[in-house]
Amino acid sequence: MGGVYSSEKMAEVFSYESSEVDWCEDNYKHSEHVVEYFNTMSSFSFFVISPIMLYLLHPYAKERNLAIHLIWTMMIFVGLFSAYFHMTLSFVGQMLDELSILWVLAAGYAFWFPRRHYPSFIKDRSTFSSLVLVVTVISTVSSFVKPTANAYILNCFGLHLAYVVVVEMRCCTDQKVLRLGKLSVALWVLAISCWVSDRFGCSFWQRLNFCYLHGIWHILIVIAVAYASTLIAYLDASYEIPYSLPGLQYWPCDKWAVGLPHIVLKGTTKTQKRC
Ligand SMILES: CCCCCCCC/C=C\CCCCCCCC(=O)N[C@@H](CO)[C@H](O)/C=C/CCCCCCCCCCCCC
Ligand SMILES: [Ca+2]
Ligand SMILES: [Zn+2]
Repeated sequence: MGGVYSSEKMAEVFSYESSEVDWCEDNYKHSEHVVEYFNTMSSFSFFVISPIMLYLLHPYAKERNLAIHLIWTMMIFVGLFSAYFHMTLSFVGQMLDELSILWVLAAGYAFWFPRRHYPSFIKDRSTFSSLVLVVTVISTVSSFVKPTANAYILNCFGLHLAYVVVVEMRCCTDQKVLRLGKLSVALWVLAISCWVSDRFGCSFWQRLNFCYLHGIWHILIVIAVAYASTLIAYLDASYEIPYSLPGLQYWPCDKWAVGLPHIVLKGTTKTQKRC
């Protein structure tokens, strides 16, 4: 009896619309198998941006630590779980979406969080990374206590990252770096406005017959992460591997007004550091 009950419960968490969260986009408008069509499709932007960022970050990762590739590899999974969530609006989809974001953030903090912002009792990156791991495991378990709160807590990390970028930019004089900092924050502000507006202003957007703000958030946030993560990686390279003489460029063409930022290493390998 108990076995039947628990397997029914198990199946329930996978079922369509078992999540308590429902975004503004009309359900089943374009397909009977996809609950939120535009939100699902826009999640595919992660599949476009992530491989390009893996390619663009490769020279820096090769010099610094190949494990850095974990971040954009995990972003592919964030896109996959986000598409699954919006396709089904299932509880499992929601948890996979949110927990994958939590673990990418954890990897980002572990690899890149600037040493000078560490709490005073932490002396090195490996202690900091262990602390991040412990906090992430505890947060993963506690995320099941009140799942509707998870997204707000994750957005607090976005706010913290924006704060770190602003603090770092205060004493920066390089115009290219400053521009990247401003663009990262502007894109994040635009993205978060779409997320909040979709969450709390749905009746207004329904009257305008424009319920696509959450999908637009997907596209803007992946670009914001590409910009902000390159900036943070650039600052990391400047402090941790200064002999590589890091610089910033845009792909596909540095002269274009739009493009994806990446790091170029004008110096050469680690061996030169020893000379
Ligand atoms: C020193 C640390 C460096 C960290 C580098 C950045 C690592 C990338 C971190 C997060 C990836 C965010 C991916 C967003 C996925 C969106 C999926 C989604 O829409 N999920 C929603 C449900 O469908 C869910 O409600 C969203 C929850 C909120 C997620 C908040 C994520 C914080 C993003 C931080 C971005 C930083 C921007 C830079 C600021 C200048
Ligand atoms: Ca909906
Ligand atoms: Zn989403």
